[in-house]
Amino acid sequence: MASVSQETPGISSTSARLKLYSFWRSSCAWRVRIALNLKGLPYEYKAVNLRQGEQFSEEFTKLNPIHFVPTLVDGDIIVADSLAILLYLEDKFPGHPLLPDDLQSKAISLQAAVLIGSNIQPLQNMGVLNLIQEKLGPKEHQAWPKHFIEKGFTALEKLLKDVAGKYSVGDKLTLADIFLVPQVYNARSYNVDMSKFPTLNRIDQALAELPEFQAAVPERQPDAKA
Ligand SMILES: N[C@@H](CCC(=O)N[C@@H](CS)C(=O)NCC(=O)O)C(=O)O
Repeated sequence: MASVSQETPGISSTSARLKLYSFWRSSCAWRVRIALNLKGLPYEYKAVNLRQGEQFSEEFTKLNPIHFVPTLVDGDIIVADSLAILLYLEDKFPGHPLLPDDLQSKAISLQAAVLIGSNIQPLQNMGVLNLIQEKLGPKEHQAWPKHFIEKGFTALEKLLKDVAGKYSVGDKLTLADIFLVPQVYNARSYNVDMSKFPTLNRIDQALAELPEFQAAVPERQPDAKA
């Protein structure tokens, strides 16, 4: 597993104590990269090449026995799963909050994040798609994720259309935005027609303007195209 220090604009990475186990193309690790950038936290990027099976190595299995990225190491504390990591970062580094104070907005932000994290992404995870390809063939490998992304986005569009402002929930960035951007990228890669989801499409475009989101995109990671 290769290791590289990630600069956050204006902050030196030489003092980084956070280590993020990531893969450039992982939408779940991408969520954490955005949050680290928004909170201005430098971190060491530990590349885990999922295509070469490095998630099954002995070293990584000790950190996360279910063999998924992302995993965050903060000194003696190991946190696996993107939502758990984001909530950990929120508690430990409350500056630049990722959840609104208002209870209703907070509930909607969490609902949107969980809709993507539990009801879309797991159904199009690499391990699931590899198994589908093996059992059902390459056609289903494309059709399956598209079906579940469209189903999830139909619900998400309804959830956000009346509460969105500049971003998913009002005008402040929340967990909903952090989960949305990587999932829209995946949707495009499966040829989902985003014009069917105008609110999601518009928010995604607004978020693409932000440097903290730009720095987190797969193509800009040290292990890109690995
Ligand atoms: N619920 C977990 C899911 C993690 C997950 O599915 N990670 C994917 C990449 S996005 C992975 O490591 N896949 C490797 C595999 O399927 O072997 C999270 O949000 O962190």
